[in-house]
Parts: sequence; structure tokens; C-alpha cells
Amino acid sequence: MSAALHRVPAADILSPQALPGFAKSTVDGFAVRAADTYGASEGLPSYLDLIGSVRMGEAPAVSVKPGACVAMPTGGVIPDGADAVVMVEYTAETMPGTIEVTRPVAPGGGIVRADDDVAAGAPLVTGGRPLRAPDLGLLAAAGVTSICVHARPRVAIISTGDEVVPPETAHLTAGQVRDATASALAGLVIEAGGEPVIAGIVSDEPGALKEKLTEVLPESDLVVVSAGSSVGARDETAGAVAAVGDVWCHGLAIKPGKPTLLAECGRGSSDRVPLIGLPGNPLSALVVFGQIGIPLLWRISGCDKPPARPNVRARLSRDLASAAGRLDIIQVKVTDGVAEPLFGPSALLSVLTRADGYVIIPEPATGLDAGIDVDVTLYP
Ligand SMILES: Nc1nc2c(c(=O)[nH]1)N[C@H]1C(S)=C(S)[C@@H](COP(=O)(O)OP(=O)(O)OC[C@H]3O[C@@H](n4cnc5c(N)ncnc54)[C@H](O)[C@@H]3O)O[C@H]1N2
Ligand code: MOO
Repeated sequence: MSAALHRVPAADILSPQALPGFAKSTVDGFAVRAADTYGASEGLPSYLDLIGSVRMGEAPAVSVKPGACVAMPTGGVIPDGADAVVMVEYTAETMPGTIEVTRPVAPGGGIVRADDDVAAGAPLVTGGRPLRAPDLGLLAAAGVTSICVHARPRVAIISTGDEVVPPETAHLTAGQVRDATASALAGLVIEAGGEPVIAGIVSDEPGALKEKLTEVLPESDLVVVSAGSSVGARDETAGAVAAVGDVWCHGLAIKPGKPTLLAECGRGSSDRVPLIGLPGNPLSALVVFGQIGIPLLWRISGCDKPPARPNVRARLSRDLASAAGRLDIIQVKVTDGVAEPLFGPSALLSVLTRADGYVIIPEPATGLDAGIDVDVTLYP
């Protein structure tokens, strides 16, 4: 079942039985009738007859009658007749076979009922939410050892640019760069429950990207193309995408990420594949994928309740400027409750590796003032 971790169940999984399935003790002590302990104190204890003991993993052989008690281990089955368990710390065996109780216990005290964890037929886990470790435990407790989950979306990652070479390239010639974006995007895809398919590097040659898109589309649930979406002479992405699908928008009011392109490509009229054209700068590509690609990926995964991103409140260390009408995503380092913006052009990927998280300046704002408290969304 550990293979189901982070997978998204296709539907609610209902419990075939109540859990824990029997009324059990939550303490080491003595099963009693609560009424027999009312008014008990150190000065005026209740005295009960010890009539037996319960063994772990076995049904009790005795039942509890008025004035009697049964020794209980934590997790043992509550015998008939008992409605509470008094903790051993509040008892003493003053003489063999007689238990002195020095504190009262209310009905239900020291007991979990047979269906307190989950009632029979109630959901163990809900569809649409990725499974966490405790979910696997609850399924196991109910004897559910195989479940239907949504398929992991396959995400084709295409890098473009004549200067981009595989990371394995030992020596670079002038102007060449190793493909940083594809590996990092693959990591984000895995974090969001997808299956990355690194589809390689496509040259700026006219027609090359269209050919690659035609090749990967039938096998993909989402296609990501990095670079070639700005305004330069070699920026071919929009044209290639338009040849295999419909471009929804080219250019977003976000920083970084202005040249982002969003499209829907055809595998058939009823089977359309979303495509994201990311900016070439690896930092921008990753930031945009985090904002747009990951929520989209969760949705394609059948997940309508994505896990919440952890965030902290922190005091902004300096003024941040922004243009009204544009959403800014600012990388920050957080130290002792202070968020320090990390500046630097989008061409520098290390800004992202040094950041603890990011702060959003919303579209209408023209900046944020130093000293205010901001929400920092933290990276895993
Ligand atoms: N005149 C203008 N120039 C630029 C604008 C603009 O609005 N007007 N926007 C800038 C912004 S913002 C960005 S972002 C870039 C994005 O341009 P492209 O999407 O066309 O990307 P490229 O030019 O091909 O690459 C940019 C940069 O990133 C390097 N790169 C590309 N792919 C990878 C990879 N897989 N791994 C590592 N590095 C990669 C590439 O070598 C370039 O250095 O345009 C600005 N220009
Ligand atoms: O908008 Mo670009 O994506 O800043 O580097």
C-alpha cells in the first residue's frame, strides 16, 4: 500500500467495518462500573473485588458486576458490564483480591468505543485528496489493501534553443548552456504527483518544435515547452503551437513570466491536451510552472483538494515596488521572522535555490512597505 502514498483516490473509500471494531481500554488499570467509583477519594476510597483480568488480543472471560473490577491492559477488550476504566495510578491492591480506588471515573472514561475511529460504511479516505501517511494506516487498519487511484498525469517536458545542450555535456563551447530547466521541472512535476517525461531539446530550426509536439501529444496529459516564447527572431513557440492547437493567450501580467503562453492542443475534439509555453530563463520557467502548471497538474490528477502549501507570516525587511496591474512573485529568505527579498535578474537560477519561499504582490498593489507582515509561501 505504500505505493498509494500521494496518489489521488478515484472515489471515497468506505470502511467495511467499524474501527477499532471493539470497545477498548485506553489506559492500564481496572474495568469498573463508573457508579461504583463516585465520591471516591484518597480519604474515602471505594473498595472493589478483583474478579479477573483481560489478556491482550483475547475476548474477556468475565463480566463486571456491581462492586467488582477486572484488571485491564491498554488496548484490551472491555468486558461486559464495565462502562469505564480507572487508571492504575489511582488504585492500590490493599489486600489480595481487593482494589482500592481513590479517584472517581465517569462513564466512558478510559474507553474508546467500537466505532469511535470510523463507523462501518463511513469514509476512510475521501476521493480527490492525495493520500498521506496516516491514510495508509487507516486503510490498513480496515483491511483495505488495494484501492483505485487516478493515473499519474504524464507531463512532456520539451526544452528549446540552439544553445541548450544536455546536462551530461562535459565541455561547453562559447554561448552554450546545459539544460537546467528540464531537470528542475521534472522535480516539480514529481512533487505534484505527475510523471515527467523529458522529451529532449529541440533546435530553433523552423518546423522542429511542431514535429516534436506532434510526436509527444498522443502520449501526454500536459505538455510544457520552455523558451522561445518572447519576441526575438528565433522565438518559434507560438507559431509551432498554433499549428497543432489553439493558443489561449501569449503574455501574462506577471513578473517573472511575462512571455508565458497557454494553449490547448488536439488529440481529437474530445481529447484536448493543455500546453504551457514557459519563459526561457530557468528561474522564470520554474516560478510560472509553480503558479500555473502545478494547480493544473493537480486538477488533471483528479485532485480537487490539493495539499495546502505551508506558509509563515514574516516582517518585510525593505520596500518592494511593483507596477499596478501586474502580479509580482518575489523570492525571499526568512530569518527570525524577517523576510529578506532576494533580488537579481531572472537569468540567475541561484536566486531560487537560495530562497525559502516567495511573497506575492497582488495585481492592484503598487508595492509593499518595509515593516509590514507578509505571507511567505514556503518551498518544500
Ligand atoms: N526585447 C525583449 N526581450 C526580452 C523580453 C521582452 O519582453 N522584450 N522578455 C525577457 C524575458 S522576461 C524573458 S523571461 C526572456 C524569455 O525569452 P524566451 O522565452 O524566448 O527564452 P530564450 O530567449 O530562448 O531564453 C532566455 C534565456 O534562458 C536560457 N535558457 C533557455 N532554455 C534554457 C534551459 N533549458 N536551461 C538553461 N537555460 C535556458 C537561454 O539560454 C537564455 O539565456 O526574454 C527576455 N527578453
Ligand atoms: O518575465 Mo522573464 O520570465 O522575467 O525572466
